Amino acid sequence: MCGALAEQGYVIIPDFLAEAEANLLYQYAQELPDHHWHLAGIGREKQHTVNTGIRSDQIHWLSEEQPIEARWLELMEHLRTMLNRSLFMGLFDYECHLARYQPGSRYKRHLDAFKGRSNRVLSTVFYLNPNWREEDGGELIIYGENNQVLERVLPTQSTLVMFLSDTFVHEVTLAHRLRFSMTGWFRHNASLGQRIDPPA
Ligand SMILES: O=C(O)CCC(=O)C(=O)O
Ligand SMILES: [Fe+2]
Repeated sequence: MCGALAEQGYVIIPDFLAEAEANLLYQYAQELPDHHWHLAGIGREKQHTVNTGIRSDQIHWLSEEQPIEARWLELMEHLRTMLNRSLFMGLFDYECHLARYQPGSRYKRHLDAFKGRSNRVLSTVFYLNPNWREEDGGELIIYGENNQVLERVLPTQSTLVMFLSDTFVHEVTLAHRLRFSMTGWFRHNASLGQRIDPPA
């Protein structure tokens, strides 16, 4: 995993969690009541706007207070120290949200961080739906430097994708089936001028 990250800047790990663990998260996401979800926006603070033409998923930020959410955050904390030890990435903390794509939702091409304007370093995406098929859409496409398609990832349960946040343009194609993912970012401890960067 570390080798691929160091060499390519991204890695795709199938079966990151045991089935029972992944199912627990899937069930949790499915049963989370509507009032816990809100329309995702783009940009932060004053730049924060909801633009459903670009992204039409709904999100729920994870917190330490909820045991199932806390478990995931704890696991990512282990991953953070492991990455720091192996790759000297200097990752300081982690923020993560659940994302729910209703049929007909997508997230157009974007970067998760712009060089020098965000402290997001490494993006993580973990998928929850079992038995995802190609005809269900909702693929993650990762683009290379020359806009070539590097990877098309089916959002199949327990697949974890990690990529450098300011390097890889990516998109989520139109989902035809209710699609759940957990998207997070390992961050550097940098407050950028007046702009601090807490979870939205
Ligand atoms: O759900 C995915 O596959 C990726 C989501 C994404 O790119 C994001 O939330 O920034
Ligand atoms: Fe993204």
